[in-house]
Amino acid sequence: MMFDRIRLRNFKPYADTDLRLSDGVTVIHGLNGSGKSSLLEACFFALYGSKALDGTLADVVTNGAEECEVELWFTHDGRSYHVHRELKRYGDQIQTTTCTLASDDEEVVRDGAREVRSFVADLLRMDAEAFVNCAYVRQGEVNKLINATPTERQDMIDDLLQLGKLEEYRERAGDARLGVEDVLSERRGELSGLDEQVAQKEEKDLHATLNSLRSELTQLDEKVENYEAQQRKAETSRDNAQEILDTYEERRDELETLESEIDDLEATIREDEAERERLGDRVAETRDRIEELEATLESRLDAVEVADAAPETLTERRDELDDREGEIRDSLRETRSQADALATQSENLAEKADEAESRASEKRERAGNLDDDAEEAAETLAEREASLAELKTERAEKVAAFEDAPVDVGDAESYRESVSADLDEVQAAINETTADLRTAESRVEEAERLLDEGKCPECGQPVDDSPHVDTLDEDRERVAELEAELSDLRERESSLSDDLDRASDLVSIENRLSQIDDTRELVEDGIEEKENEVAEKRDRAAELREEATTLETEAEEKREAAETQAERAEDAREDVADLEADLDDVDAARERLDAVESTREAITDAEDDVDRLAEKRAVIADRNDERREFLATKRSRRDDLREQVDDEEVEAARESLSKAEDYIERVTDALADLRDRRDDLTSRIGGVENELDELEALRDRRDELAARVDELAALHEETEELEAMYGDLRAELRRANVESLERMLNETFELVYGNDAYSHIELDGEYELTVYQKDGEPLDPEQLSGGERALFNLSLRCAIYRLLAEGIEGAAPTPPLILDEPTVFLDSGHVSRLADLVDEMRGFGVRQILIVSHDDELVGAADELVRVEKNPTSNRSTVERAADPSLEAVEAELNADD
Ligand SMILES: Nc1ncnc2c1ncn2[C@@H]1O[C@H](COP(=O)(O)OP(=O)(O)OP(=O)(O)O)[C@@H](O)[C@H]1O
Ligand SMILES: [Zn+2]
Repeated sequence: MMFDRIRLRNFKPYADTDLRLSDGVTVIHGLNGSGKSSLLEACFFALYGSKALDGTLADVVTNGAEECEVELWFTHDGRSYHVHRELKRYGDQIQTTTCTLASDDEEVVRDGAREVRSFVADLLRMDAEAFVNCAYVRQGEVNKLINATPTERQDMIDDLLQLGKLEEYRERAGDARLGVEDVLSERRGELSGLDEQVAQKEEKDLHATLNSLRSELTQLDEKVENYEAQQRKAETSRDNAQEILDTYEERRDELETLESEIDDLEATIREDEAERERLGDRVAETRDRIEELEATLESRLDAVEVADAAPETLTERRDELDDREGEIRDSLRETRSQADALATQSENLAEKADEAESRASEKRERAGNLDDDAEEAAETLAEREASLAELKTERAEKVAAFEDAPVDVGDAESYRESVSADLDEVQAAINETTADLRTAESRVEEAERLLDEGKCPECGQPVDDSPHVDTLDEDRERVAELEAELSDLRERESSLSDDLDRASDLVSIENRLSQIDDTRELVEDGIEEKENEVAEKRDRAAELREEATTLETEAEEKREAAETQAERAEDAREDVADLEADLDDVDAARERLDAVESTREAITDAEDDVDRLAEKRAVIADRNDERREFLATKRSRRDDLREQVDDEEVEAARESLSKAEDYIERVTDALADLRDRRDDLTSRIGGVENELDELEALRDRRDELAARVDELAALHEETEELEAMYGDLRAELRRANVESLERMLNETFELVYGNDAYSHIELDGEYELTVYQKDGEPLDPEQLSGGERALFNLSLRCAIYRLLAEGIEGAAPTPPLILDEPTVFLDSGHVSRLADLVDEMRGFGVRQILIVSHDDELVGAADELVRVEKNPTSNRSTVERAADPSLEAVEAELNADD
């Protein structure tokens, strides 16, 4: 078996670690507290769960983490397995949430802590305890096997080698033996009881007793026979006497019966005669009634139209009546529906007349409304005609204003514009002329002032000889010219201004005229419209009136028709009443017929009564005749019997009867006595016979039981042998184991210690360990030094491991050999021996050895090196596989030299 891979999450100091393991020697090294032991514990925990822990589940979950996961992959006997465990914290409790084991090929699947654990224990053939005793040498447990008592040691080793099974079988055989013993002693007790019972019964001489009892019985039987013969005789004579008496009694009884029967018959005959007479009376009465009924029938027949009261005649008459009724009902149905139809027609016609009338009056009303509308329109028309006349007058007036005007209607506006333009021109000329005049006047004034001062008006020089004075006159002339021109212009302005006023007036008249023309056109249109409206309304009103008249005529006609149909309906109703009366007549006829029929039936019934009564009377008469004959017979029998009775014979019989009875009584008593004695004897004989049977049965049972006891004794012997055999087998196996173990222990110890002081180790049958010194002195292993003890222990364990690996058939389950700090107590020389031991163990077929150690030499011997480190800040451990173990070893050596 071999671990292939371990993966941890939050397991003790490991946060997340995945480590592959290979075969050969793997050395795990690292500083103290880095997590080496925890790694091995994890493998152990993966296999066995909580059973692998010293503490609780809480110890394995990393402090402060909520869950923890461990996975282990391992190979055994060519098959790969994977174990998966998950733990989760719930409050202050840790629980396993997953625990599964599965093989790669999925042939094996286990779920649940117990199933996984028991599967692993079966596979490795060791439970957790056996595992630490054999494969897993835990840190500090070096002395465990040395300190154990021999018994504990024996238990451990027996358990590992499965010798416990033999002890179990031996115990089972012992239990079986004890069971057989119990049954055997019980059966033996029973057997001796039976022997005693048989002896007791044989002591009584049962056969002799039986013989004497049987001869006594024969004598008694003879006596009984004799008595019985006598008794039979007496009984015969008693029976004879009794018979005579009985016959006498019988005759007396018969006589009495006959006499009372005769009395009864006579009485019955009398009663029946009376009944016959009563019946005769009733016949006479019924005949009277028939006569009365016939008279009634006669009278009723007269009322019905039939010849006689025969049933056929009555039925015929009834059929006639039925036919008649059928006819009447047919006409009645027809006439009724006719009446209904006529009434409905009349109603419909009346309705139609009403409708026509109301439509006529509606039309008349609408004609009235139209008249009113036409009147209103005519008024509006008159108003419009008046305003048209007014407009015409005004227009004539306005046109007259143009008669003496300089322009015609339509040219007023252009005229006014030309006048206004002329006026503007004149006014401009006035302004120009006025300005020229002002200039000329001021020049005249300036020249006059300069002249007054004696200066030239032209250049301001003294004028004496100035040529410029001549222009003054010219200027004065110019002023006069301009004044005249201005006055002309003013005159022209005033005339033009008058013209402009006149033109404005003409323009306003012209505007009014065009307004009037527009209005007149509108009014003329309105007049035409109204004229049309008036005409239309009046036409429509006339039409409506005409229609109303037509409707009224129609209504009149309908009303007349309705009246006619109502009268016809009334006639039909009268016919219906007549027909109903006819039906009543038919019913009455039928009732009369019923009366005739019932009378006829009553007569028939009465006649039947008469017949029946007569018959009854005849029957009674016949019966009485029979009775009378019967009576005669009985009377003659009575007379015979009276003669037969013989009183003397009866007396003799009485005497003989009493004698016989007396004798019988006495002999019966004697016989009863004898019979009692006989019964007693018979039961005594039976008792003896029973006892003889019992004796026989007892003998049979005793023989059977003796045979069973023999069988049980043989069985007991066998179980004893079996028990002894298992004990011997175990002792033998243990002896062989102890021998092998002792040999291997010596070999191993020699290999790892090789000290001159010790000669050999002895392991005796009781698993007592003794070390012998060279001088032959024995030494308790506890007296060895610490290092020696460690070596001794390792040797013992390796020896056990070897024994296990070699001593079991089939696939040796040899789990990896796990050594945790095996070198603590060892000096360097012994460490190298340990390395040799490790080598040797591989030679014995251990595929995988895991060692935790700091020792350089062991590190050097490793096939694989795993370094465990703990990060001082995070406190989390990590693992790392060295690439090349030999190099690592050199490195380690170099570090050690520093
Ligand atoms: N539940 C836990 N959570 C976190 N850390 C833990 C837990 N249990 C133990 N540890 C830490 O793991 C370390 C113990 O590891 P381990 O015993 O495997 O070390 P080691 O390498 O075998 O040491 P040594 O060389 O001394 O034997 C300790 O430092 C301890 O603090
Ligand atoms: Zn001048």
